[in-house]
Amino acid sequence: MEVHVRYEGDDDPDKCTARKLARFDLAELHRSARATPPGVVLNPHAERALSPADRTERVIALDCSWETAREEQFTIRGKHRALPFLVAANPVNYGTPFQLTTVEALAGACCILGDREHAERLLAKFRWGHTFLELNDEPLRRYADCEDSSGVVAVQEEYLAAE
Ligand SMILES: C[S@@+](CC[C@H](N)C(=O)[O-])C[C@H]1O[C@@H](n2cnc3c(N)ncnc32)[C@H](O)[C@@H]1O
Repeated sequence: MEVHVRYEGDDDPDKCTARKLARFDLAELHRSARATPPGVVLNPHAERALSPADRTERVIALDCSWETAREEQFTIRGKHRALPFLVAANPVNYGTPFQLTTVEALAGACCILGDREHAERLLAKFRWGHTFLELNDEPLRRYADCEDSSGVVAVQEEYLAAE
């Protein structure tokens, strides 16, 4: 699966997970929405949850600061999907659901879309990367076993109810 990032460049470059992925040739960065090829776009504002039914050759994230990650920023072409309940493992937002770094979002998407090895390759570049898979092991496996978005939402409800 190809990994692409629409790179806004308004976040701390030293902590930017997308830049690090690009340094290791694990993602391709694009400076404008027009230059970004279409695919499955990871968008926390999207109405539909990502599910195995969205299997794709190309997954895309928007790397920007959370302050600017408003709905209207997501102008990338493609199928927009929100990730279901998953918790962040990065030191800034550890334990926070839904608010993932770019690498966590891409890795979560790879797992749900059936490519866990790809997720492991992405996360291996981060000290806390493996913790993301440990913290979310059960939900990620359950989401990956769902047929479609409504199945994923039903599983997610269980985790939300336990919050
Ligand atoms: C807002 S940026 C923040 C990036 C951060 N500066 C970094 O270095 O990783 C995170 C991106 O990951 C994706 N993402 C994060 N959480 C998500 C979610 N719950 N659903 C869908 N996409 C998500 C989106 O593409 C989002 O724009």
